[in-house]
Amino acid sequence: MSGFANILLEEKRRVLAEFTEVKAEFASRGWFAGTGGNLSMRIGPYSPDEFFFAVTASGKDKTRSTPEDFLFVDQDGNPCEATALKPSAETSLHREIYRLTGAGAIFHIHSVFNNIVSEWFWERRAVPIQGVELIKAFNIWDEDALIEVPILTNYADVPRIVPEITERLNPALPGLLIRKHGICAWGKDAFEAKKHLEAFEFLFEYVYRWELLNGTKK
Ligand SMILES: CSCCC(=O)C(=O)COP(=O)(O)O
Ligand SMILES: [Zn+2]
Repeated sequence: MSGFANILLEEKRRVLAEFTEVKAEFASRGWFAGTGGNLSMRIGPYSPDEFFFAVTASGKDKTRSTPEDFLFVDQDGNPCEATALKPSAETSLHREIYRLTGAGAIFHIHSVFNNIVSEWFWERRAVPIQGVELIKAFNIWDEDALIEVPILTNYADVPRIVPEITERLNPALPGLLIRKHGICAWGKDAFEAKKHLEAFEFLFEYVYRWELLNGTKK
């Protein structure tokens, strides 16, 4: 029997219910413009070689709730059950982040603020943010802490982004930006991944407004 078949139906239902709730909440914030964005939640035991996760189906209107919003895939991105649904075109990004971090949930969204700051700081390949209280949401408590959110190349061929994740992911910072595309934020479970995503989006808006006020570039 495959590892996926061993996971209780009850657990699969629980994950899908939580997933549905998070997706609706993000939709209400306008985080899925034009079908952009994708979400995933891991289920069952984890090892870097074998794990399973629920992921949003590709190309769907994510502001709607239907019985065909998610499917379960394995560590290689292959569906665990017979389905006509296609996993997100960006599943390879989720797979690599799970492999490197063992996270419990990964949320990818496009926003105007995350797109603008990723371009504004592209030459530096990172968005610097210093001394803002909400950095504590990442469990970073240093006085006047400086974080650098990595910015990756937005290759049209999505799997080409994966080696940049491998190279640039900072285990102490649960997020990565893709240039003029969006952010992937993660956490040990959906609650933490949502907290991290909200904190990043707050900080990107702060940086955007601060840069605008100052008219400077670091
Ligand atoms: C319509 S935006 C281009 C694709 C994208 O960046 C995205 O986040 C959504 O892709 P998916 O295959 O997950 O629907
Ligand atoms: Zn995207």
